[in-house]
Amino acid sequence: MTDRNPYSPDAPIPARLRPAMEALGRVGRDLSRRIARGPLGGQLAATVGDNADGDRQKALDVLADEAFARDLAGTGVRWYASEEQEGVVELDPRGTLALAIDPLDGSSNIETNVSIGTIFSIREAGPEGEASFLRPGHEQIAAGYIIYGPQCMMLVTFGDGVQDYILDPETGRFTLVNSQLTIPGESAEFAINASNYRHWSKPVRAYIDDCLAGSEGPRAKNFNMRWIASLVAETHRILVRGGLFLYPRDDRPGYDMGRLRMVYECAPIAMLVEQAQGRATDTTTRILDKVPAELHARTPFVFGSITKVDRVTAYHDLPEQEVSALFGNRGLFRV
Ligand SMILES: O=P(O)(O)OC[C@H]1O[C@](O)(COP(=O)(O)O)[C@@H](O)[C@@H]1O
Ligand SMILES: [Mg+2]
Ligand SMILES: [Mg+2]
Repeated sequence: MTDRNPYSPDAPIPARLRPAMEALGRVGRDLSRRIARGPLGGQLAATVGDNADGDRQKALDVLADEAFARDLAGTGVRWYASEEQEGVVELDPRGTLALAIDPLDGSSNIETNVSIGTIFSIREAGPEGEASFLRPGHEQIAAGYIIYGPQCMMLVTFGDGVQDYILDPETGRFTLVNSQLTIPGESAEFAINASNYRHWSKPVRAYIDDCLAGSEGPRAKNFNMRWIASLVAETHRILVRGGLFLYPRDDRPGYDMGRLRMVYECAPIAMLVEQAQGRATDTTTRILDKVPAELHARTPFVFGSITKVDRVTAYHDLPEQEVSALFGNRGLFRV
């Protein structure tokens, strides 16, 4: 149970990334046990402060960040960028990798026993810390997440498909269950926080209106809506079952670029989604081609099956008067 190597022997992990991947797996395994004990292991959901971005920090956010930073030292990682730290930390001047992490994603769900996760992204380290991360996402050499749910799993890509592991509680090892996971093309599910409807742009409202109109609307089909408020859990459902995720920009103060962060949330999820034969955009532009302006930069985020993501883009590509006309002419997008 306390193996240094937290993977099954057949895990196809590139040798150069092995030490860092083993550290991620070990910390993920420890966190999954801690999370499973809930309040028996301490007040994990207690608010302990604010992070660089003004978000509330929970005890588990901080504990996870400290554990990853500690275990990743000496594994080839030079630069460590975390949601929970304002600037980039140099772990090892001889390291050749730059690792970005959302140590605990979905922290609003900690006390509710809903799936939460860790998201990570690995790049080549440049000579400067921050500049190593202000690069397009297509330069990532690995990306993945750990989901702490009914099963603890790790999904990871090294640029050659998506590998899917389950942590076997009997052996304490992430065991490979699928080495080429792909997103199913067909699904009637979409995920968006609909409480922000009145703040969205017209194209997003038109798209969702058409889904909500169901079999009587232009899509002539009924949909189901999902919102877990845990990006890792939404991603996992979509990778396994298909569908669409949207966190668009909106008119609330501070949401002009949406909510999710490019470097350690959207770029790694976008790489996984593309490697699983899906698509990820900021509603119009491919996420992996965008260069973040700063470490904690936000971006609107849409991902899922290719046809669904393209349909969202099509609503955004319409001239303003045609989007307005959509509200009176629902037949335009009939398929
Ligand atoms: O509460 P909202 O606005 O629906 O936002 C939910 C989103 O916020 C997040 O929880 C942000 O992640 P953190 O918990 O790492 O801050 C995402 O996982 C999720 O998609
Ligand atoms: Mg997050
Ligand atoms: Mg987080």
